[in-house]
Amino acid sequence: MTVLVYLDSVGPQLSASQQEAFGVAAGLGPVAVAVGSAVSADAVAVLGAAGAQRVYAAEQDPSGSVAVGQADVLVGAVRASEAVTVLSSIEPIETEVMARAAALTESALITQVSAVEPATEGPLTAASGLAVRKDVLSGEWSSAVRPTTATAFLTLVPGVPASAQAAAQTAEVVTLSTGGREGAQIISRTPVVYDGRPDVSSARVVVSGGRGTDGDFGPVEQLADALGGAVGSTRDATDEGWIPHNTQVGQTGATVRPDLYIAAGISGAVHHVAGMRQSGTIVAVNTDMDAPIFDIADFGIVGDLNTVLPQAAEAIRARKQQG
Ligand SMILES: Cc1cc2nc3c(=O)[nH]c(=O)nc-3n(C[C@H](O)[C@H](O)[C@H](O)COP(=O)(O)OP(=O)(O)OC[C@H]3O[C@@H](n4cnc5c(N)ncnc54)[C@H](O)[C@@H]3O)c2cc1C
Repeated sequence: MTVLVYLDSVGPQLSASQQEAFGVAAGLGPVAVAVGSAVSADAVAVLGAAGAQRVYAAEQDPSGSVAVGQADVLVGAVRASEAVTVLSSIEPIETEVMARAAALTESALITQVSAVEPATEGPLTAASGLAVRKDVLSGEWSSAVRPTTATAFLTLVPGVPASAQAAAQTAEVVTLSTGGREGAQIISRTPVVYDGRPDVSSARVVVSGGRGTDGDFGPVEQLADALGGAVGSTRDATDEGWIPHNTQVGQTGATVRPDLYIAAGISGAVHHVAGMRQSGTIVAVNTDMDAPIFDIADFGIVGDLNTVLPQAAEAIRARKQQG
């Protein structure tokens, strides 16, 4: 049965979270894509190369509306494709569209999904027959969930394992109406200036600083740049105004699963750990050898971050120069 991947828009190449959704979908069945905006020929080629057999797209960009027109496109795509499984990332706009489309089709919406597999046992009422794992409380719990409606909408956390690679296709395009409805209007847009580094939610390397930086994130940024990673932080650091809120990791910030997470000057409070404990390798730098962060670290360095981080950044730059 066709598996539908919902994307809000398509760039010159798929983002990491979009690729992950394709990887999960390919393990479940033939892949189709619903896009909440109009698509160019280049975008269709990108989607076909990733394995989409069919692309359902808005006939025009639903400018001026938030989620309503996009959800109408997604509902149209679900009906046309007869997909029983719809996947997206946990990006806010995609989650809004998935939630609205799930409500419109009276379907299950399962957010923060960390694994999806065909179910092999137990009573199943979902046409999809899926076994789903869902992160709860920023990953402190993992729940087994079985959708019980004919169609299930699942939003995937970053780093969800891909089960297959779909073969490249020449994707067929089907355009769908946005319905002409508007639930909320965008009245102005202000560009947000980012620091040029990867987004903390999807970066493969995150270097985070806490209160131990004493407000100077320079060493954290230097090491992040040497590694090509994102800068993260604790809530104490963002509350102090030392670093923007969009870098905060934890229960009330981003949930991250990078390959490498470096925690510098961070004590390891439960609210912070909830957002990063599922990282691949965790390195902690702290002056206090009894800091709780060392309990979950794979590697620990008892030392001053102002000494350790610049040394590490220098060593990495030197190694890179050697090739
Ligand atoms: C409802 C709720 C939600 C919350 N959500 C979040 C959240 O999403 N994310 C989050 O992070 N927090 C969150 N918090 C706050 C959380 O409980 C902690 O207060 C916070 O994570 C601590 O931040 P910290 O590790 O930077 O500071 P601290 O706990 O003060 O730790 C600082 C550490 O730096 C070390 N240090 C000091 N100087 C140096 C140095 N020069 N070099 C190396 N190490 C040094 C110290 O030994 C210490 O271990 C939440 C709290 C509540 C109540």
